[in-house]
Amino acid sequence: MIAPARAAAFDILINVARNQGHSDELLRGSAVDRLSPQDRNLTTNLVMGTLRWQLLLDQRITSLLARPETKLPLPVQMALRLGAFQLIFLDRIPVHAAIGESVELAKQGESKFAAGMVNAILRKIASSAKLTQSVPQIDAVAAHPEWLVARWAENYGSEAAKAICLYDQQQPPVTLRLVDEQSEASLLSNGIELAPGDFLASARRVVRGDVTASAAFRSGAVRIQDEGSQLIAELADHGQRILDLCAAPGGKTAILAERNPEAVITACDVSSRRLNSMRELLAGSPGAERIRYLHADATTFQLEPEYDLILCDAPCSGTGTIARNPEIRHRLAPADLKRQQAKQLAILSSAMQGLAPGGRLIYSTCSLEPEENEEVVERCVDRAPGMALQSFARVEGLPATAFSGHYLRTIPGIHPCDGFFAAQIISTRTA
Ligand SMILES: C[S@@+](CC[C@H](N)C(=O)[O-])C[C@H]1O[C@@H](n2cnc3c(N)ncnc32)[C@H](O)[C@@H]1O
Repeated sequence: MIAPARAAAFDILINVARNQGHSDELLRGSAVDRLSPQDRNLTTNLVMGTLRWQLLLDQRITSLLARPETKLPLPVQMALRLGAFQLIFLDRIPVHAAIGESVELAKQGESKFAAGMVNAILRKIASSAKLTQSVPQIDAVAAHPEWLVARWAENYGSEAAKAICLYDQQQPPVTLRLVDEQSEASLLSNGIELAPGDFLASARRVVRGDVTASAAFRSGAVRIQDEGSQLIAELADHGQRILDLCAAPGGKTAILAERNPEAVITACDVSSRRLNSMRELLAGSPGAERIRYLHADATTFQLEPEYDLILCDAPCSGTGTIARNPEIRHRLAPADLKRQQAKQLAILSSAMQGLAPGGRLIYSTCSLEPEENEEVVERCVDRAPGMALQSFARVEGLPATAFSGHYLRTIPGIHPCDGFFAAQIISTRTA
């Protein structure tokens, strides 16, 4: 017998390893939704924890293999990781459950021969010390690929690189966007405890309680959205004809619609699936009737210069969101950054064509990598006459360290949110 939470976690981890989905989306899928609240929590902890500590788990497992060079079948490898994670990091899991169920999981597929080996390795791990008490910084660093840590140290300094790694290894805060004033009272009456956001008036941190089960969340009166993501949409500020060029899943579009009650907003995305779920998600939110949806590829888009505000929240490596998407570190390779850059250059160049004289464009990513951020912006602005970079006004409550030169940059662990980058480009053309 395999407990529902372990079976669900195992399936999600296998799918993530096969590149068949992202952990956060799979954890919101119907298989997990059917579980009890306790099982949902355990599934989330197992999936996120195993992905966060995968590199160290693999080191420990490999050191115990009779032939460390042998490539194990994926179900066996995953059963070992899942078992080792529970034995090393979780306090309340009985050892016999962690080992016994991992052995059963390893028997799935064509890997029946491996049960004895999984049993033996997990028993050895169980007999050695746990790591739970305090995870030393060195382990948080070692839980990331060396090449990523090295580039963060080079770009931001070694203390910042350690702070990013530590942040990535913990469950990040659940932050809400309050859509109206009643929603806070409604959450409180549902027993949900909130604290103010770190720097935005409409942001709240969840201290206790399951927001996703509340009426306010189900009706769309509150959204879960990192404070850094909310910040980018607030920095975008005001416009009349607004283009949100890479809009799905729509968190920033929703804030633009709330804050610009007169504006018409065009929300564009290359993914019709993501655009459709965005339309459903935002259906009841303020200003939804002023959002037009456009399915288009922004790399080849021919735009007329008609928008006074453009948000270009480009697809990126996502290295600022590894705390929420722990598998990014396993999927990303150094060469991906140049590939992302090529796409970002094409998208930003198209976006700039859509800017009306005197208009403003915000380019943003959730990447910490200069190739995807300032390099893209500077190359595009340099080759576009009539475009200039402009610094942001300071945001009260946000440390001055988040602003450098023309740019805004939040760094996880240094600032209390995901890592975001933003630049503001203005059109100096006259009509
Ligand atoms: C970082 S996400 C946007 C997040 C969104 N702005 C929000 O706040 O919810 C990037 C989006 O860009 C879309 N995208 C990727 N390539 C694109 C392209 N060539 N044209 C338009 N959209 C694209 C992806 O489908 C994805 O939805």
